[in-house]
Amino acid sequence: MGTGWELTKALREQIVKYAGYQQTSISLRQMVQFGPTPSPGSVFLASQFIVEELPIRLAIKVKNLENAPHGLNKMPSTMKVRDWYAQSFQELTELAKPEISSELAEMLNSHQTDKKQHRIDEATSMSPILQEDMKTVAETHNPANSESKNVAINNIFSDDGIVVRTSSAHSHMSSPDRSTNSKGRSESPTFGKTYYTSCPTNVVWPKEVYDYNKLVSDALTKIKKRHDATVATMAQGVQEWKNEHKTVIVNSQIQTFLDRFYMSRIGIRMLIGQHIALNSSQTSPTKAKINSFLNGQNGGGSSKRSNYVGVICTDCNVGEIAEDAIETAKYICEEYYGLFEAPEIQLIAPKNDISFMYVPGHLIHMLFETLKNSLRATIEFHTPRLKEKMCQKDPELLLEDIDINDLKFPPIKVIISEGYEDIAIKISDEGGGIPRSEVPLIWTYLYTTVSQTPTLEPEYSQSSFKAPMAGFGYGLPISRLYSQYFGGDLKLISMEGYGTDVYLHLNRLSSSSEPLP
Ligand SMILES: Nc1ncnc2c1ncn2[C@@H]1O[C@H](COP(=O)(O)OP(=O)(O)OP(=O)(O)O)[C@@H](O)[C@H]1O
Repeated sequence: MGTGWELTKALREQIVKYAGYQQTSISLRQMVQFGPTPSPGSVFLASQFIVEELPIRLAIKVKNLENAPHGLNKMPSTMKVRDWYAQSFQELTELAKPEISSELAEMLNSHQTDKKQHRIDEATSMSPILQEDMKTVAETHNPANSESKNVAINNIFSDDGIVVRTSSAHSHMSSPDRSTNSKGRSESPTFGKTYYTSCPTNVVWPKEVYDYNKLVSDALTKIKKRHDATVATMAQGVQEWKNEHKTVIVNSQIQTFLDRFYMSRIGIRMLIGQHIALNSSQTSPTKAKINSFLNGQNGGGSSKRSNYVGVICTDCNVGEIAEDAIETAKYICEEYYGLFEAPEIQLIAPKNDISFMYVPGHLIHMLFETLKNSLRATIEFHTPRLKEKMCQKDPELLLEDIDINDLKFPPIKVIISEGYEDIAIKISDEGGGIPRSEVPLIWTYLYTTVSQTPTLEPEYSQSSFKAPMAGFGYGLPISRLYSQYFGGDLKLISMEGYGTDVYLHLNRLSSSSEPLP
């Protein structure tokens, strides 16, 4: 790696040990309980949780990369990515533990006992939709209901029916054997621990709380940056494998491996991103003093509420996000094809704004990727046809003299619908569709109809993996994983010779836990 860092035997042994622990999945709803200005006490407890949970996930990734199928594990880029994970594992496990004074222990304990009332207060201050969602989740996931076993409520409700506990569904809710799960993993350091604990914001927490929160946040920021280039570098690894095996299509085992790899990466990034964002929005000592003053003055008056909790928007406006994605995709398209104006994209949505709890970054990514595909298909399918038509009308006209800006492309439609369970978005184009035999291939990594895959810079390190227009064949498979991460899905239906419809389903109940491999 050129940094002198080495995966030592001792570190490897520790990684093997952690890779044997169960992971703990966390739902969107749990992540959002911190509120827009989280209590440093809550962040402190979550920091401890993260410092124990992340090494398990990182260790599993190292192990999985070491066992990547069909020699993918031997590719230089795969090994590079594995080393990044091992290094991050090391940094987190070596992070200084907080020394908790008796004063802090007492503070945290006292809030643990107040927990129930706090949660009731929080639940009652939620929007009606959120309360309704919570009720539905409670009903759907009543442990008395055997159907609930595999559904995502693990960690959502305690036996008092209020949001509390963080522990693995697959383990203690549904399995009589608490020590190992179906994957043969044993109880983790986070087993049965709480990711979210309600602590007050209107008190001044001891300095050690802020110090530890900063320590963890700084460590996570460094780790997040290290892994910015993971998707691209892993893609490079697959490319190396394809070159070595002289094949253009990845086989199903590699495909499954990559799906799991990227899905767990989304989970890790989500936890890290959320925690860093929570840290930066936690109440500062000054804010806490002001709040406590205001609360004393006006009997607990409300502070300014934002609709963000970390990276999650509790009130994510689908129409606005779609507009942003449309604008960005059109801009990229105009640059790429030298167009004054990209083909029209019509947004068809109900009059009233549709808002729900989601991660705007994920939504914009999925829409941007699918819109880019539709724009490309529309232009490439219609350009020769439209030019020919013009030449037929005017025999004097030469094909090569026709400017692309003189062509009138059929519009792309983005239709948003709102149901009780789902918010669905259909992206419809008339870009000629995809032959039926090729449809399964579009979900495979590095499948693209772009003749020249863009080359990656050796030190490529962008926070998101976005090709200028197309060419890596990652757009659809990764977008589908993003949709599935919170219980949604992405489907594509093609009419060869006419066009393609992409259906993006987003689960609005937000109750599903992360799908952990
Ligand atoms: N709306 C569409 N119409 C026609 N073909 C499509 C459409 N969407 C996707 N495809 C086909 O599926 C292939 C894979 O799409 P995907 O988004 O995964 O990768 P890409 O666009 O080639 O590259 P990138 O990863 O850079 O986005 C495309 O190359 C294209 O051939």
